Amino acid sequence: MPLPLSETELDALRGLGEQVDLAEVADVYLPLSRLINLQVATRQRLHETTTTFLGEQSRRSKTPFVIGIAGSVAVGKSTTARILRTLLARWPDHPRVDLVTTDGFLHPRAELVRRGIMHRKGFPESYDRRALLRFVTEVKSGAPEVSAPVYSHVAYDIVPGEENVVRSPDILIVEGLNVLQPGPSLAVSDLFDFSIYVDAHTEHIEQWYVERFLALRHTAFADPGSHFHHFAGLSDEDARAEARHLWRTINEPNLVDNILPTRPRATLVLRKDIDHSINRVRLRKL
Ligand SMILES: Nc1ncnc2c1ncn2[C@@H]1O[C@H](COP(=O)(O)OP(=O)(O)O)[C@@H](O)[C@H]1O
Ligand SMILES: CC(C)(COP(=O)(O)O)[C@@H](O)C(=O)NCCC(=O)O
Repeated sequence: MPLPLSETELDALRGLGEQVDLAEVADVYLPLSRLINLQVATRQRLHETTTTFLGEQSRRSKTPFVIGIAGSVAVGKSTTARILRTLLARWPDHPRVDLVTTDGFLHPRAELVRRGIMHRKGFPESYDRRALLRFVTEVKSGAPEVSAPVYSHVAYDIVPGEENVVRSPDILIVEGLNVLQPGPSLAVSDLFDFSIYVDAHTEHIEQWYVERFLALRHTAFADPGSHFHHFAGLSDEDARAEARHLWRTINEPNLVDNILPTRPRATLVLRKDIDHSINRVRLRKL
């Protein structure tokens, strides 16, 4: 299969600290996008079978195929999501692919403060899970226009008035830490047609988190409006200590207690080595 992605395009999709190259895109992401592309067509036929069985008028609106992408903070979910989105949209049938990240469904900062859970950002209870479920349900039921709120890492809060509008895509990618969590009743994971868990050793992810934190001092934290601006001037040693503290008190417990237990639920697990390269792909066939 020819690779429909150039080096320059890949550069624009690669997140801070990620190392994915065109060889990995060709080896892993391109075949994965083909498998999903085939499953989208099959799933559509399955829906049509049910519509016919029920004697309903064949609706012109399609049912979007929903993909969930889960994994720890700093594991590289957003890079995976962006590459997949681009590749899926380039198959000859040109499906329209939309991407939403679940940080838009975090409770606004004031609400997290009110509930006393500012130190639990990214934990299941820090999200408005009903709003997320409602959003994906509406997209999946063919609504012409559904909007999601938008989160800003710089403001460390939901951006008032900003929205991510999804207009009846063929494929919707939902990316976020906890998207594979089951719920007491219906959960967003029940609406996934395919799901991916981006995996790596916890110690390696900690190292990536710390390195990214050091790098962010010169990019995002340098912005005077950034919630983390006070970290911009830290020495390497102090920044490392701060990042380790954030990792050990927030992101590692969330990974161990909430995110890792959802890994067996994924259709596909991409496991990364210490250099971020994907060293194993496990696909659930059942
Ligand atoms: N404090 C921050 N300021 C600005 N950007 C950030 C900050 N933390 C994370 N990011 C960016 O947000 C995106 C999502 O990060 P994260 O939730 O850790 O998931 P992942 O690394 O798995 O994609 C990444 O592109 C990352 O570089
Ligand atoms: C915004 C996040 C909760 C991730 O959100 P997601 O889109 O994965 O739901 C996370 O990147 C985050 O900011 N965690 C807080 C702790 C920290 O700053 O490391």
